[in-house]
Amino acid sequence: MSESDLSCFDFVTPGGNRHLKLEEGARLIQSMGLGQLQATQLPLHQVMGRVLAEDVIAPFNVPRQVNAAMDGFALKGDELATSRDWKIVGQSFAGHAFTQPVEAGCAVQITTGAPMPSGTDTVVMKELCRVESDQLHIDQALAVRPGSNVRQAGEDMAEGSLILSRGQRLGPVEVGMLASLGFAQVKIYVPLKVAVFSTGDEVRAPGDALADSSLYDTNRFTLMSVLKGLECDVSDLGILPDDEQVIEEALRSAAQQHRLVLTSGGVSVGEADFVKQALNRLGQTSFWQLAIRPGRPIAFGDLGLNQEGETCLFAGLPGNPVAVMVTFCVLLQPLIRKLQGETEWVGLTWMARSTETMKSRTGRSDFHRGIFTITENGELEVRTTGHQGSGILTSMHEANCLIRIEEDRDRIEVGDRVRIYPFSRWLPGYPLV
Ligand SMILES: Nc1nc2c(c(=O)[nH]1)N[C@H]1C(S)=C(S)[C@@H](COP(=O)(O)OP(=O)(O)OC[C@H]3O[C@@H](n4cnc5c(N)ncnc54)[C@H](O)[C@@H]3O)O[C@H]1N2
Ligand code: MOO
Repeated sequence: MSESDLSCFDFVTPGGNRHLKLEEGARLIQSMGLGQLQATQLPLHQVMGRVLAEDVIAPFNVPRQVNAAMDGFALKGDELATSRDWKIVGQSFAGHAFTQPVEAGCAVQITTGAPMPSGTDTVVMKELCRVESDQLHIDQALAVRPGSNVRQAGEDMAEGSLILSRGQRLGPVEVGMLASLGFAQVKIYVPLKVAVFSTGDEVRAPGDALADSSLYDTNRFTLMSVLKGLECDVSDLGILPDDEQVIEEALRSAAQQHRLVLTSGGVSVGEADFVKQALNRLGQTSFWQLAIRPGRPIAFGDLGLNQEGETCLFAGLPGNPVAVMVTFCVLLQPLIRKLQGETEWVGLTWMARSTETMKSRTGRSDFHRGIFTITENGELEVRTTGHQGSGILTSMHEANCLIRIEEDRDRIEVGDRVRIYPFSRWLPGYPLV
């Protein structure tokens, strides 16, 4: 994309700086080459949250046999129209099938999940049955629909059908499906190697002493947590001082071993903001500065090839903790999922009615931290968490969504509809459903 393509830069600061639109930045990030993904076989108990590297075809029907959906008596449904009494000829329990054919006028006691004996097609619930020695009596026989309370073979997963596709992230349900099909192991993409640094002379590791005007490192911990939630192989590379040489050397070395390097801080226009200079020298800058808030100064590019011959991508996130979370959610999460081989993921968004006025600036996408609720009429409403400073991390804690104010709006009125990004799916640290 050329700098002269002005349509991509519809936000210009008073100083004349042009900023790339959010969607353009997101498109550039998502266009980064995928390369060859490595895969490995893993036992089932290790695949939760990981991305499947093969299609899964059902090797047999689940359930394997026609079986009872209720505890009761198996009989031939046609007979319910004319009879009230049956002779009990045996039992079919889960794990202990009744193997002989059932003659006319006969019934078999059956438990949920047990195979239907041949000659039967209906289960009458135990609650409707009266038993005297080997005689079954059903008063309300006409009320029982022939064929009811029976589960068909393959009604869940049919033999030969595609059950899960390559590129699918496995949640608890998918792991259970694989287990039902008897797979003790499956092919999974190897974890994405991601390095995380914090930068800044003022930043201290939790546990260390604080000096005057220093603060504890938040960003390395939020980033490592969301990356682990996405099942990345995370390297904690600590805190870098505001030293051009040190930053450049650390990035050069991290680029060798990783597919993605993330830093926070040092990407704005301050005297000690060296990260983007290092990026320019080591590789290429794709963009720096997006028309979003928070997260405006974000440097994205690559640091050249790693040891495996893959391009090591780089994102220099702003220092403010909320800007880190918002840029991660909106821009990096889709990239990371793609680099992990995930193909189907789309972030969930809803429209909600705002219950308060919100201010923004035309040409810029603002992300406020929001709390959505559902009214008695089932309508989605949203309000902000209050003060929206990008250093106020508790606003993320209080929120259950991000509220996006689109580029063409400078104000949201009470009653206006806004797009919200609910957190449960959006933030990878939350359950992956
Ligand atoms: N003249 C301008 N000043 C600023 C601009 C601008 O465009 N022109 N942009 C502002 C915006 S927006 C942001 S965001 C910040 C981002 O700046 P940097 O990425 O260079 O970040 P720092 O200056 O290093 O830090 C900003 C802020 O965040 C704190 N911080 C940094 N790292 C951590 C950490 N690991 N854990 C917790 N907190 C951290 C740092 O102490 C600062 O308070 O720049 C604005 N300024
Ligand atoms: O855009 Mo900054 O990223 O306000 O915090």
